[in-house]
Amino acid sequence: MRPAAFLDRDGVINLDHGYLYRWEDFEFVPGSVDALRRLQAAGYALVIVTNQSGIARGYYDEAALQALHDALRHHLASQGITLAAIEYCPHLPDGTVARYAIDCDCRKPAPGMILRSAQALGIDLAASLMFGDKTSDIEAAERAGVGRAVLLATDANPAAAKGRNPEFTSLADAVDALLHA
Ligand SMILES: O=P(O)(O)OC[C@@H](O)[C@H]1O[C@@H](OP(=O)(O)O)[C@@H](O)[C@@H](O)[C@@H]1O
Ligand SMILES: [Mg+2]
Ligand SMILES: [Zn+2]
Repeated sequence: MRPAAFLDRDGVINLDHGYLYRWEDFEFVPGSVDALRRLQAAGYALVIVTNQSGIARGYYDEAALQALHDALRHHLASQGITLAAIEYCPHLPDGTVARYAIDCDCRKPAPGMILRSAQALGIDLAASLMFGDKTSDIEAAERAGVGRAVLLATDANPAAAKGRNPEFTSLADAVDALLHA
């Protein structure tokens, strides 16, 4: 069993422009690539877990999302960084695309994406980390039994804290603190 760093995508790895689905619009949060590299070097499997309700809302389809994630994998691989998995939830209970308009077990704060990737990859959840910019990210991690969940207060989501105290303003700062603790 190995530990994972579970990573929310929008607002943590890339700037959250709102239902982003095109690689040309993808902007890394400053310092996020190096933070991924440091997590990998510390022995964490890198697992992205991302809500993608834009699919249930009809803004883009799964093929477009897969293409974006292929480009992301390729870019990170060129930097020596391997993503162990990218899990996404396309669902939204009141979505307009019928086959995705369901109450699923994977839309954060549900823990489904974390649990299924942990099962597939043999992850030690108690030794794992989660980094998210919304309280729903943190709740999903807690419900899955992730050992340490870190809320980031990003410019895009200052309200995301919603009663929780964000600990850091970026993945880079959080990784600095956790890996050097
Ligand atoms: O942060 P992750 O989970 O990687 O992805 C979030 C995105 O899917 C979108 O999630 C939406 O929330 P709703 O899904 O509409 O509640 C909004 O917050 C958008 O701004 C955001 O781009
Ligand atoms: Mg997010
Ligand atoms: Zn889902």
